[in-house]
Formats: sequence, structure tokens, C-alpha cells
Amino acid sequence: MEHVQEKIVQVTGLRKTFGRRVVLREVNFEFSAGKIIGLVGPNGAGKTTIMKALLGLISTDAGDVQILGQPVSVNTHTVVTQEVGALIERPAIYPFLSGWQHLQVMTTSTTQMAWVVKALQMEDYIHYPAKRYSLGMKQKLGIAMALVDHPRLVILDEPMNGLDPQSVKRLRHLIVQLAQTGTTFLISSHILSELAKIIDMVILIDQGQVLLQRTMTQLQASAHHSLVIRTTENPRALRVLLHAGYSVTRRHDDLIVAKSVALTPLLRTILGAHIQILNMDQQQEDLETVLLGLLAEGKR
Ligand SMILES: Nc1ncnc2c1ncn2[C@@H]1O[C@H](COP(=O)(O)OP(=O)(O)OP(=O)(O)O)[C@@H](O)[C@H]1O
Repeated sequence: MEHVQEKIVQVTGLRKTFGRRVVLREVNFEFSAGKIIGLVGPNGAGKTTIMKALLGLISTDAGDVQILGQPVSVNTHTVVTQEVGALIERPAIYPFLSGWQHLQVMTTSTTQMAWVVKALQMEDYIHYPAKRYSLGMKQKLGIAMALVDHPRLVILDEPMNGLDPQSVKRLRHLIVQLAQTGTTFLISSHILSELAKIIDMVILIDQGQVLLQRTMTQLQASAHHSLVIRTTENPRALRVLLHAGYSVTRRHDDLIVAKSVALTPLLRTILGAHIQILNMDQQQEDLETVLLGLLAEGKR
């Protein structure tokens, strides 16, 4: 029997205006279960608004949201309460309740609570009243509330906000681990280097529209390669290469030659000027560079 991948999220023709301001134009995307999806785009692109619409937290002007084949709107969110965990913007935290009591609102399972507290390393303060929590501790509690009870879909808006590097690393591992056991994640983040380490797919939003939806494999295939060259005389090598028509920049002790160029003439140019090459390497554009390039292309 053919294995059909279950659509976990399906968004069709989503439109949202605030007064006369069009915030979502015609948003369409869908993805299947067990993946980590990055929702990225410039400030004000509409990412948070999309996440709120997915959760039935805001009314929309047109379009349709389905999670696991069930409709979601401000009036219909059974599937959200049963299958989705989320942290949007800042976590809603009651100062006089402890972290543990916040988790008790989300689940009746102490096993689940203990699991998430351990997974996010919150043991030391989980029984303190939340008013004593730092920004990062509150953020972790918000994430814990989204993850407890293992929902099938987890929506996280800027989850790395306020977390120390160790916590970021721990959260990254946890997300990957949970995704391997079938949890689907939709994560927005401006820290593209962090996101790139875990996501399977990118949905790029710009001005209330989906500019593109690509798998990381597709993005990597379209990434440009550059050559990183170190010579005994970088300033002169730079001049020689620029003069020969190459597109070169300097970065620290390296010269970066953009895109793929034929090696032999390049080497001949450098060696012909009696400059020695100390090191040479191929480098692939990172996610940030690729996405910024695509955004600029989209604007044209
Ligand atoms: N309640 C509201 N009333 C009016 N405008 C709003 C409201 N909520 C959001 N907007 C506007 O909608 C646009 C999209 O906002 P949204 O928060 O979805 O963007 P974002 O992509 O999440 O941005 P960021 O990366 O800065 O978090 C922004 O221009 C914002 O000013």
C-alpha cells in the first residue's frame, strides 16, 4: 500500500486586515507530520499573525486553516486544544503561581510534567513563584507549557529569545529528538543560523505573502559556492584580482571570490603576479545569505 503522508497543517487563501491595513494577502502553505518547519521573514512580514490564525486566536477576513484535516477558526478550535502546543510572543505567566502550577494547568500527568522540567533543566526553580523568574526562565516555562503532554503540532514564536547558549543548545536537541518521534514543529526565528541547524523546510514570508517554501535540501542545492583564498600578500592579490575582473571581497585574513569561477585562470592570475597562495577552500553560502538573496530577488 502506498504510504500517504498526513497533512498536519493546510492554510489556503488566508487574508487578514487590521482596519485598512492588509497584513496577510493570500497566504497558502501546507506541510506534513514529523517535520521541523522554519517560518522566517523580515519584521512585520506577518509571521506572528499567521501563527495566531493557525491557533484560532484571531479572526481572518478570508481563507481557511486546517490542522490534521480539521478546521480552525476563532469559533472552532477543538483540534488546537487537543493536538497543538504553542508559545506565541511572550508566555502568559501568573506571578504568584509556581512554574509547576503553570504546568498543572496544561496537563494532569505528573510524569509529563517531570519529563519536561528535566528536559529543559528547570528543576532548580520550578517550585518558586514565577515572579522570581528571569526573562529566560519565563521563556523556558512558556516552552515547557507548549511541549508538555507531547502535542502532535508545536508552534513556537521566537523560542530562543532570552535563552542562554546552553539552553539554546538543549532546546535544539530536544526539538530534533521530538521531531524524530513524530512531533511537527513550526518555528519562527530571526536567528537563522540557529534555525538552519534543525529545520527541514523554510517558509519565507514577506509583506503578508509566502515568498517561497523550500526544503533545506533544495535551498542548499541553490546556494552559491564561494572560494576562500589566503595569500602571502592579500592587499595586492585583491587589487590584482579586481583588476582582472573578479568579484572579490576581503574578510579578516581571507579573500572571498564570489560564486563559482574557473580555477586555472584564477590561480594563473594570482601566481602570475608572484603572490603565493597559502590556503584555498570552498565555502557554501549559509541560510541567512541564501534567504537574504531570495528576499532581495523577490523585491525586484
Ligand atoms: N492588532 C494589530 N493591529 C494593527 N496592526 C497589527 C496588529 N497586529 C499586527 N499588526 C501589524 O501586522 C503586521 C504583521 O505583524 P506580525 O507581528 O505578524 O509580523 P512578524 O512577521 O511576526 O514580525 P516580527 O518579526 O517583527 O515579529 C505588522 O505590520 C504589524 O504592525
